[in-house]
Amino acid sequence: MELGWLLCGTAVLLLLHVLMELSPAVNFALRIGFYCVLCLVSSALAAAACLLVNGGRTVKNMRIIKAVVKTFKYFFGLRFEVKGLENFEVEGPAIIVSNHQSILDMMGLMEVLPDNCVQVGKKELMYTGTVGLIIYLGGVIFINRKSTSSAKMVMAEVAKTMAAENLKVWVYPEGTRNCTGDLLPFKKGAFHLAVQAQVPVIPVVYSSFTTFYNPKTNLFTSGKIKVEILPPIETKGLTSDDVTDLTDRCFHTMRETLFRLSGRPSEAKDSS
Ligand SMILES: CCCCCC/C=C\CCCCCCCCCC(=O)SCCNC(=O)CCNC(=O)[C@H](O)C(C)(C)COP(=O)(O)OP(=O)(O)OC[C@H]1O[C@@H](n2cnc3c(N)ncnc32)[C@H](O)[C@@H]1OP(=O)(O)O
Ligand SMILES: CCCCCCCC/C=C\CCCCCCCC(=O)OC[C@@H](O)COP(=O)(O)O
Repeated sequence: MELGWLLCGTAVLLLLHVLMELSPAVNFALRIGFYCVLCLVSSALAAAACLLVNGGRTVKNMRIIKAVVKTFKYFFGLRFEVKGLENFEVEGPAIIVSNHQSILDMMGLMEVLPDNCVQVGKKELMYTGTVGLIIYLGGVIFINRKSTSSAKMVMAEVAKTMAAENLKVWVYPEGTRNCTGDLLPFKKGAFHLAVQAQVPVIPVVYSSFTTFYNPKTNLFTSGKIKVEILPPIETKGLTSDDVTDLTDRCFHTMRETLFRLSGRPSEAKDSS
């Protein structure tokens, strides 16, 4: 009986292995599927820990989430090479902006996340089962991207509470995932927020995933991700008139860094 189960299990594993070798599509789907299951299961366990330790929705839960998510890279053979962590050591609150390539970014985010830092996320994430629950418990700020006025109102409220709660806020200024190896034009919400709260902007850049991850070609292998935390950009004394300029400066610095980290230095020059 037991031998039967063992043989069955081995046969299933062998079949999966053969399918993965034969078909990149199956390989890709299985790896992404595994990532999603890992997120859902770990979120359920982490949510229980968060509720027991901290009792409800608080940024303190980010420490628990970070500890769990930092182990995920070993399942996928991903390595992070991080530079500039000292740039997070600013006094008081700050806005952190970074490029957003994939749902896999949560691993890179947690690899470097400073204390007392929450992210801005689309409200649809609340409805992703246990993942939605853990994101809620971590204190993520939800915005409705379909309504500019309500998103702006939420951001204005955040500008007020950041100082009181000594919060850092992590925003993906591209506003959506983009895995092309380049940046999308930046939305201005993060920069309005920084100017309204008069806090520095700290850019964080992750090298392009395209050498090991590409959903269009079903590529998902192991790989190395370079991360660079750039020096803070001060906003003291800036007004809403300076937001476009601040956004542009940040965009160009991050684009140059992205190309350098991804081994495409020459293309930084044709940035417009
Ligand atoms: C334990 C295991 C767990 C495992 C899994 C979980 C792992 C980790 C869990 C924790 C981590 C969770 C992290 C979740 C991350 C989620 C990431 C996302 O969801 S990204 C998508 C959402 N984020 C964003 O969209 C942010 C960037 N967007 C913006 O900043 C936008 O500007 C906006 C959303 C505020 C508004 O967008 P939109 O409606 O498109 O309007 P715009 O064109 O950008 O702006 C119109 C004009 O308004 C001006 N503006 C914008 N903001 C403001 C403001 N705050 N104040 C004043 N004015 C503002 C803007 O300048 C435009 O005017 P213009 O004249 O054209 O300049
Ligand atoms: C009961 C409902 C069950 C739903 C199951 C959903 C399964 C989801 C499980 C795991 C996914 C892990 C995702 C981790 C969080 C990822 C955050 C993220 O990267 O969001 C994307 C968002 O920034 C931009 O969205 P778009 O690119 O504009 O789109």
